[in-house]
Amino acid sequence: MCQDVTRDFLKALPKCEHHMHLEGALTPAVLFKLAAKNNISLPSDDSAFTSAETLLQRYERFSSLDDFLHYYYIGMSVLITASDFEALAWDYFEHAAADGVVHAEVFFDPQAHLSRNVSYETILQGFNAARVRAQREFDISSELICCFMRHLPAPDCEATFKLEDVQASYKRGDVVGIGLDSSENNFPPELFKSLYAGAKSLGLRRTAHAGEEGPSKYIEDSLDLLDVERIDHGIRIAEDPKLMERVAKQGTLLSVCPISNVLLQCLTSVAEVPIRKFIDAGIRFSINSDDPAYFGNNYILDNYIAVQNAFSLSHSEWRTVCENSIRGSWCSETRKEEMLAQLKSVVDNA
Ligand SMILES: Nc1ncnc2[nH]cnc12
Ligand SMILES: [Zn+2]
Repeated sequence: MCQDVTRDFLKALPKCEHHMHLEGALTPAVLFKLAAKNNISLPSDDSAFTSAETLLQRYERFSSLDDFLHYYYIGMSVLITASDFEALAWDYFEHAAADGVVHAEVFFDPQAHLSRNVSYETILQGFNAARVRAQREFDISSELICCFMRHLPAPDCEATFKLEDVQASYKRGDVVGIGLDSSENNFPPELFKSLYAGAKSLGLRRTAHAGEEGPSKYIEDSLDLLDVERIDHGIRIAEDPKLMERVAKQGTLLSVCPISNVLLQCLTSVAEVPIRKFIDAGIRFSINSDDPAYFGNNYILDNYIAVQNAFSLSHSEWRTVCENSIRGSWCSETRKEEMLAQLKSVVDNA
């Protein structure tokens, strides 16, 4: 740890997590337990699935986003009942609480479950039970973001978006907005214009993965064609100084996931995440875990620590990071004021 910014200080910071896929909290141990309980057969032609230990070892050498997604989609096939989804989300919230998360806006991939005949209501029932408990026991507020998988045909994404149960979840306020995830290259934002226009017309919040593996043009097009309010990852914006200027001026928040970027071979080290460039350019960003159970069990605090080790931020820079994370959250202004007061007290006492 560098200078006088300590691990305890980083832990105490009131964190907002904006980029965490609940299905990415599925550890190999739980994956094997649920596969046995739910009678799900795992691939017999891949020795990675011999045991939880071999699977964990395989997770240490992902060669790309698509290599990871192959295992990720097999993994989530063991999730069947509402209690499976609840346990998954609860596991995340326990880690989040230990790491000082006060507000979490978490992704889920309904299409990956609906295609296996798991109902949308089953998914939401489980996730909501965990969210209510996290609010009660940990004082963590949370929002759900419904992600659409860009490797699937856009009309399928739109059909899912229009399902009665899905629309009802927006109306009830159970789901605050939409996102776009999965394989990035060759699935440009323009394919999803009509989906995002539909979301905007319902008053939903909008974000999209862009510039993770894909070009910075996908970031620009997500802003121009999808009218997103946040960009997930966005690291390749560093290749386009003009776009950096624009994003800084607009105040668009990037939800950056440093350890994920290294483990998926987007970058060779956390030091290559353009954190210093973002700070110098006045670009707002939050720091997030993405899929912690797949990425070395590294949750949000591990990502904060990795950034500190690589960039030696000052107390005041951490204050700005957390303030921008709070202001870029999709919660009420009252909740933001509470979190800002918590932040002030942590920084004043450091
Ligand atoms: N890092 C990531 N990029 C795209 N899709 C994802 N789904 C889960 N994690 C993802
Ligand atoms: Zn992601």
